[in-house]
Amino acid sequence: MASQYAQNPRRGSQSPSALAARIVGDDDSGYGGSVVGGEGDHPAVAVLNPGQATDADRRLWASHVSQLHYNQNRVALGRSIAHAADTLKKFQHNNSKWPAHYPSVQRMVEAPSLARSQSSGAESAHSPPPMRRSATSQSDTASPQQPTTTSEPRLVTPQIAQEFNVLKLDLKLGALSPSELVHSLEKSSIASLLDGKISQSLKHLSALRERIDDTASKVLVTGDLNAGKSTFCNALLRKKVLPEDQQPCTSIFCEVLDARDNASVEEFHAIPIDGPAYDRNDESTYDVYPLEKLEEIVVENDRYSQVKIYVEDARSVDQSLLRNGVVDIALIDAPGLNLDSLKTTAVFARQEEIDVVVFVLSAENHFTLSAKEFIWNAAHEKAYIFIVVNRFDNIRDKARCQRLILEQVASLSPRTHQDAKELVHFVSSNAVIDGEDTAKCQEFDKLEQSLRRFVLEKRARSKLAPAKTYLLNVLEDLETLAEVNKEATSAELSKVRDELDKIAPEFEKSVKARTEVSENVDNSIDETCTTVYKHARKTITSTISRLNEKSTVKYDGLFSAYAFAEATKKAMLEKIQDSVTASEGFARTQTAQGVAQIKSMGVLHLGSEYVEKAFRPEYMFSRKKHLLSKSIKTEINAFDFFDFDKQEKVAGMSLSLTVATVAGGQMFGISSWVDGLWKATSFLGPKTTKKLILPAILIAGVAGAVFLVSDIPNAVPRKLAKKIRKELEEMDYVHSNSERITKECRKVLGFPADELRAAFHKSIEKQGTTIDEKRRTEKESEVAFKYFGGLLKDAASQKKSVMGLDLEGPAIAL
Ligand SMILES: Nc1nc2c(ncn2[C@@H]2O[C@H](COP(=O)(O)OP(=O)(O)OP(=O)(O)O)[C@@H](O)[C@H]2O)c(=O)[nH]1
Repeated sequence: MASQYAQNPRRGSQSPSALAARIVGDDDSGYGGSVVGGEGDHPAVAVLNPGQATDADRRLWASHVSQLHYNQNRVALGRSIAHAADTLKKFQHNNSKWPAHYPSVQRMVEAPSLARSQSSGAESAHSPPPMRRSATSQSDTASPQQPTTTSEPRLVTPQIAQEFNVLKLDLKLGALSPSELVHSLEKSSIASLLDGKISQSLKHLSALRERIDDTASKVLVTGDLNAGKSTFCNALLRKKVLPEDQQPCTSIFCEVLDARDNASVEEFHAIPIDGPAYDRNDESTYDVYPLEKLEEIVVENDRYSQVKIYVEDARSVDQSLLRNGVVDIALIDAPGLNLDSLKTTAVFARQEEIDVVVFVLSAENHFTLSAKEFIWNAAHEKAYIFIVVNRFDNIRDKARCQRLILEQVASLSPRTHQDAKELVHFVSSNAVIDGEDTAKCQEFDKLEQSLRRFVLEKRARSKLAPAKTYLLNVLEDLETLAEVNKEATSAELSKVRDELDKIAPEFEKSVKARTEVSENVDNSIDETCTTVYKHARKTITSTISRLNEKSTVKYDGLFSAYAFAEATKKAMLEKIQDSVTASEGFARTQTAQGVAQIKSMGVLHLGSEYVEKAFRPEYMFSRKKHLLSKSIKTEINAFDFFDFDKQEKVAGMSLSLTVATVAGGQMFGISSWVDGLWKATSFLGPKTTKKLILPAILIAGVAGAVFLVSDIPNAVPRKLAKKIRKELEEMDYVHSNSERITKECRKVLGFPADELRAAFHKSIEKQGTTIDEKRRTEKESEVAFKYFGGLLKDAASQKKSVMGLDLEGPAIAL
């Protein structure tokens, strides 16, 4: 047997846990084989035959079954923690991309602080408000009840909002209520607050993981001053290690550990106040003393905050608490509770690594005020407390004392009272080491067995329950957030799809309208310009063709003939000028109509998006490029006063006459006289003609001259009109002016047309951008909806499997 135990490097002999591993197949996996069919002559085999099993065997067997169960739960919880952490990380990542909705509804009803408690259970209604830790009990993060506030039209019910445990945002800032604050904050700010909460939760999950993987269990022994805590610890160790005194003596926390954790050397390490964290492998973190010095250091000291005492426990593994073979246990003897130490001890008791709190009270004193306060506060975290009523030997009426103390336990910790047989013990610790009083020793043995069970078999409650509770809280929060966000994304998705259904056809319509309107505008401009051109051409041409009609210029005789010609020319040019101005006026009106038409198209299709710009028709044709007086070069000369329209007929007369006629005709314009003379020559014959010719010529000359002079008022307008017309024709005056007027119209109409096109472009671009954004939101919402749907299922299934973990373990009769 000894050779088998020698296999274990740490213990130096094979431990019962290793033995259990052989029975169950795997020490730590939680997936061991059956206990049935153990190996050969192994001591464990004896356990399989209840008839032959001793009490010690049964206890050992029970411990192993309990350990197996513990390991199964531990592994399952470890997996769940890893899974939850993974889910949280993904949620955090998702939250950074798609800020999660967070319910902003305030609690509407008063929530009982422990309403949803599962493993932590409801403590006494008489208890003062419990001290709270970072959500290791299901309801301990619920914020203090607040007055009823108005609910908001959000997607969650007030009940959901109050259900947040771990991921509850601390929004109690300033005068704003949390709901107002959620509204006043940007969605991204909420998301970043949530991000912080998730990071905290991830840290806590990792601490819980470490804690459940830690095989050590710490038992804190606390109680009233002088209740016999040190004596009780010594009794558990079966040797006097800690100083005992009638006066208060323990001034610092004394942690008793197995000497094998210190290379089997019995000594103690004193950790200086404000020194670095204790590390057994780093001597700079503590001072080493022999055990004999313990009393000196512990009783009165102002240098050390804590001591670690390494002692050998000579008892066998099934008897020793420190060396129990299953789990490393450390006993911590705390200073007696008084007003000064109460808080420190309460804080110490609430530390994560404390798995069990043993409360020692003196049977003579019952529960003092400090004891009650401690149990209300610190013990609330642990739910179960192991109560040792010490110095029971000093009590005469033991039954009465038991009854009274149990009554007090019932009101202080109902759960502990429910299991009082296991958890409340009346003993006399000072009688144990001597071992003289068998009855007292048996009583203490019973206590010790219960304590072993409590620590070893029920440590699932103390070690695993906080992890289970916290996990359930996280998963429940994730479930709530997933549900809220699934609904939110679904609503967002249908909203954005509705919007797209509305916007997309509108967009198509706008694109079509833009082409149509653009064509219409072009056509309208073309039509206006054609009308304007035609009108201008017609007006100016007709004016030019009627230039010599009805001259209003007065002819004042031969001596003012030149002035008459000048005035006539001026009047003619003015007439033409007026026709041009009239054409421009017409063009102005047409343009104004065209502009109005374009604007009405803008308003019709774009509504308020189309901004009308003022059109001022009076500014059209302001540059007088068309001033005729400057461009017409026509000068008045002598020929403008005489009209020789009939000169070809004068050419048929005698050469001289012809010459004279031509010269005179050219000079004086006497064609009608020459005409008459020609006819007379043919009638009279050549002789008579010869006699008559000279006087006739003279008469004709005089008559012609008279005629020419009298014809000046008619000849001047005719000749000038002809000359001006010719020059205007050469200048292509009609066309170029009509063109100029039309161009101006086109240019002016071009402005509103361009504006309309630009407005259309802007509007379509805006619609396009909106559609792109909506499509993006649609895609993101689809992804988010799918994600939150998955998260909801995942969180629910994780929650179900964590809830299914039975930490109590199988009931094993010992
Ligand atoms: N009669 C009797 N006396 C006890 C018992 N247990 C402890 N004592 C005595 O009570 C006194 C105080 O015991 P300690 O163990 O020092 O008490 P403590 O609670 O550790 O004291 P502090 O740590 O200083 O608060 C000592 O004189 C012990 O001998 C007991 O069961 N019966």
